[in-house]
Amino acid sequence: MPNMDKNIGLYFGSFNPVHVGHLALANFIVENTSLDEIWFIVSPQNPYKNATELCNASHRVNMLRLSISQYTKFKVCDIELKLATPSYTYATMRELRKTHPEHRFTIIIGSDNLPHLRRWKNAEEIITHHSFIVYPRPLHPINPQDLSDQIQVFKAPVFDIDSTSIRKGIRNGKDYRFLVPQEVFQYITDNHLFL
Ligand SMILES: Nc1ncnc2c1ncn2[C@@H]1O[C@H](COP(=O)(O)OP(=O)(O)OP(=O)(O)O)[C@@H](O)[C@H]1O
Ligand SMILES: O=C(O)c1ccc[n+]([C@@H]2O[C@H](COP(=O)([O-])O)[C@@H](O)[C@H]2O)c1
Repeated sequence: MPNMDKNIGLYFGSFNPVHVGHLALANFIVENTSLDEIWFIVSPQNPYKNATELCNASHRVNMLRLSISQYTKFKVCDIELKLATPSYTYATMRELRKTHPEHRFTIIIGSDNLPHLRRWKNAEEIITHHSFIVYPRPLHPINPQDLSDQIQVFKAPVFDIDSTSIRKGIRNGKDYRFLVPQEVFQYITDNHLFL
């Protein structure tokens, strides 16, 4: 059967590890917009993040797969694991347009990323081909001058959780079980991650 064309939202991140903030936000967006699916794209190495605390990308993909297995509107995409690092979004989008010409891709970013968007490598190329959905992040008000027809705000709830605090909690022996899906908590424990 040929692939159906769909509206796909792309949610990029390190997901080191994925947490309920990422999942609840994406759930709200896919249920309340015209997107058919959201694909979580694991960046093995964000161009601007320190690599030292990153667990192996295959662990991060596994944790995402465990988190979303019951929900057909979410998919995990490991395309950046096969591309050059650091992971520049323009390169990923070129590859996705080539491998999935049938789909329309919209990029989902937090308001923390919005002021930097035009400094992403080859930003104009990305903005020419794709729309953006911007959702609010705490302490990052949206400047209307950063918006356009292609870059629109979607008012989603704010979940003030981040992977850095979860990793720190693990190192300090805290029990953080409700900040990640149960399967992820088990996976982190079984694989002794982030200690
Ligand atoms: N609680 C949250 N709600 C919504 N978006 C989030 C949340 N936490 C992170 N994000 C966004 O999700 C994307 C992927 O996040 P990433 O895995 O890099 O998350 P992080 O939790 O901020 O990680 P870290 O603390 O390791 O920097 C980023 O664009 C980030 O801004
Ligand atoms: O391509 C770029 O130049 C670029 C620069 C910074 C961030 N990004 C993308 O934005 C995603 C979220 O960034 P961050 O820093 O909030 O984790 C990251 O995973 C990359 O896919 C992309």
